[in-house]
Amino acid sequence: MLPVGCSQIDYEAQKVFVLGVDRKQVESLPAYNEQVEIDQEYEENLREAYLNVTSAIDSAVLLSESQVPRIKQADARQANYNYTQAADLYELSDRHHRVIKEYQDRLIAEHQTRQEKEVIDQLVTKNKSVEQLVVSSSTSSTQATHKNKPTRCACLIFNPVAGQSNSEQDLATITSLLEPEFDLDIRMTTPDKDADEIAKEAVEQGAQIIIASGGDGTLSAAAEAVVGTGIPLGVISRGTANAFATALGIPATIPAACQTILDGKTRTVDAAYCNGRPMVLLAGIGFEAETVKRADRDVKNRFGMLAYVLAGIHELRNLESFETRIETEDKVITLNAAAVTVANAAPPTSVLAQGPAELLVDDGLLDVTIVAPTNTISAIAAAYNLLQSAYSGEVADRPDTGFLRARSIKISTNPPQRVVVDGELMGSTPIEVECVPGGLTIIVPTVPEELAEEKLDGLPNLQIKFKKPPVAN
Ligand SMILES: Nc1ncnc2c1ncn2[C@@H]1O[C@H](COP(=O)(O)OP(=O)(O)OP(=O)(O)O)[C@@H](O)[C@H]1O
Repeated sequence: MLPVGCSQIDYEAQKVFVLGVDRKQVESLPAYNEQVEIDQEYEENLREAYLNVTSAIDSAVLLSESQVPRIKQADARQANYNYTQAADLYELSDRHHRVIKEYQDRLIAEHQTRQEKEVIDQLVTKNKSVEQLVVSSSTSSTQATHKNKPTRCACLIFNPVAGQSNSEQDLATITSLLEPEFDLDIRMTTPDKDADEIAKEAVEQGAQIIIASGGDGTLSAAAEAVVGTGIPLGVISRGTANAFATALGIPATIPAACQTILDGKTRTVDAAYCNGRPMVLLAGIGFEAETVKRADRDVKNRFGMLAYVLAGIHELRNLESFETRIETEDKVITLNAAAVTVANAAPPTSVLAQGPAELLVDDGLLDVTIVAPTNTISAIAAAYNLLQSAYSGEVADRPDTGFLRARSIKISTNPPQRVVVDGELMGSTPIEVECVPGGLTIIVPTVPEELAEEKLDGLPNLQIKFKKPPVAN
C-alpha cells in the first residue's frame, strides 16, 4: 500500500510512480494482498513504516531531491491522530494528482455555489478517505482503493470516439471517481456494436445499474434499451450537443455526473415508442431531420456544437412545407407545416420542440410543436420566438407556430419526410408515437441543476461597473 502523497498517477501511461520511498521502507511494510482487511491497526503499521525510516531516497525513482515529498516525523500511534499530521503522505499535489485534485476542486466550487457547506464537509471527508491510499499494481495502476471494497456493481458503456475530448483521460477520470464505490464492468462501443446492443446484453445478464458515457447517440441508445426494465440508468455526457443530459436535468461535466451517480438518487420519467422503437427525447420531422443529416462526424469534430448551427442555417435556405395529417386520441388535424416535432423531453436548444415552453417529462403526455413559416425570414423569426419560449417559459405565440399534447400520435405527410429520433435518422414518415408513462428510471442529482445566471470570467478586457454597490450577503 502506498500513501497518495508518495505517488504520481500517470493516467495516459496507466502507471503509478512511487516517489521518495526506499528499499528499506518497502521491506518494512506490512504484507498486503486482496484479502487483507485494511483496518485502523493495519493503517497505523503502514504509517509507522513510512514515517520511521529516514534512509536515503532510492535514486531509481529518477527524481531530484526537491521533487520528493519531505516526510515529517510524527508519532504514528498518537491517540488523536489525524491525517493533517503527516500531510506529505496524504495531501494531493497539483503536479502528481492533477485529475483527482481538479475533481475535488470542482466539487468544492460547485457546492460552494449552492451554499451547501455541510455537504462539502461530508464530501471532503469522504473523498479524503478514498484518496488516502493508492495500490501500486503492474496491471491496473489507475485504481484507487478504499478500506472498503466496492459495494455496488454497474455496467459502464463507454463510446471511445464521442465528443472532442481525450477519451482515455475521460475514462481514467470516470474510473478513478466511480471505482471506489462501484465494481465497474466496462464495455466499449465499436463501429459494429453500439450502446443499444451492449445495454440489451447487460439487461439480459442482470445488470443492477447501467451507466452510459458518450454523446447523445450513445446515451439515447442505452436509455432506449433500458426502457420498461426498471434498471436505473446513470448518464455521463461527453458529446457535442449534450441534449440528452440537459433535457433530463443531469450535469454535463464528468465529475458532477459521476457524483450524481455516486449519490444514486433515481427518478422515473416518461419514455415513448416511435414506430415500435424506444424514444426518450424527441422525433423530428422535416427541418430537424435535415439538420441532423448535415451535421456529420467530420464536421462535428471540427466545429462541435457549431456544426448543428451551420447545418441549420443551410437548411433554413431550403425550407419547404409539406401537407401534414396529425391524429391523436381525440382529433385529426390537417395543415401545411415545415417542421413537426413530437417531444417527450427536450433541451432548450431543441428549438423546434419548444411550442409549449415547458416540457413535462413525467406527465404521461407527448408535446407536438408545429412550425409553418412561409418564407426564410419568418422561419428565422419563428425559431427565435421558440428559443425565447424555452428560456422565458411563455408559450410560442406566433400565428405560424402551434402545439398540442397527446398520449398517442400518428403523423403522415405528403410528400414523405425524413424522421430523426433522439438525434439519429430513422427512415421517413408516416410515424406513430406512443407515450410510456414512467418507462425510464434515471439517476438524477439530489439537488436539481440550477441554470447559471451569468458567466463573464475570462472574457478579454473584461470590466464590470456596478451601477449600485453590490449587496453584501
Ligand atoms: N469505437 C468506435 N469507433 C467508431 N465509431 C463508434 C465507436 N463506438 C461508437 N461509434 C459510433 O459513434 C456514434 C455515436 O456517437 P455519440 O453520439 O456517442 O457521440 P457524438 O457523435 O460525438 O455525440 P453527439 O451526438 O453529441 O455529437 C454511433 O454512430 C456509433 O456507431
